[in-house]
Amino acid sequence: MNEQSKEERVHHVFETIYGRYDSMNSIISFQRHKAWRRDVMKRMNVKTNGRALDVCCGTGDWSIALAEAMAEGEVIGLDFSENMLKVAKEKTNNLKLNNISYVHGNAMELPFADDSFDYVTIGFGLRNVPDYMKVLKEMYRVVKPGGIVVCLETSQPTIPVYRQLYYFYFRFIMPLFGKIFAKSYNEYAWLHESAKDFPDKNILKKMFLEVGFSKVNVKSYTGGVSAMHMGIK
Ligand SMILES: C[S@@+](CC[C@H](N)C(=O)[O-])C[C@H]1O[C@@H](n2cnc3c(N)ncnc32)[C@H](O)[C@@H]1O
Repeated sequence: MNEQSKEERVHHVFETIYGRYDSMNSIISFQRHKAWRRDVMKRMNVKTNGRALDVCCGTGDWSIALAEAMAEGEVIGLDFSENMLKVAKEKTNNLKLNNISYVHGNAMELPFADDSFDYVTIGFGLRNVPDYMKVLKEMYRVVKPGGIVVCLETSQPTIPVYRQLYYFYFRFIMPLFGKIFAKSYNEYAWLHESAKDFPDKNILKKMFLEVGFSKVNVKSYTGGVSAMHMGIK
């Protein structure tokens, strides 16, 4: 798939599934995604007056967690799906959080100056972009020297039988859940396609180092179903 068709397909997927995205996330990850994010937040140990950018923010869960932890700071969530952003804005308004704003934009060309943020995060977004390195370089560009970039993403389990079960689940069961609960078989089949081709944690770590991050820290969750990479500029 070339860059343009991947981008168009991904855009169509999220413009379609936005209404059931949050509930489906809990169903397909058996609620684990909340614990993964909580652990990452603990490791980030953000300062309350920091400035953060959440790339591919989707329906805003990570942006909201950052804004709650940085009460005197500022958070910007960026996404290219208007519908996902609409859900994020509704949730933010309901929580009466006034330190978040949302930007409609592309992760491949972040509309921010160099060295602008203390923290730049991307949650389950990197595998969806056409060029992983380009987005990591953009994240590196906009984070301040000494700032932190964090990626939480699906990964490749290493234990053989568990790995086969995981692939079976992703390939056959998850799209079925998508069909039953969200009336979207093809859109949930995309999750399998994007996850199976995504680099494993060691390759992603090398990519972080190649971009220029130092002290790259990797943490696997739930037997390697997902992984966090954290690097410092
Ligand atoms: C799986 S969702 C993750 C949402 C959120 N970060 C979370 O953890 O729940 C992926 C998001 O990435 C967005 N996305 C994919 N490619 C993008 C791109 N090139 N630029 C901006 N957003 C993009 C999609 O619109 C979608 O909202």
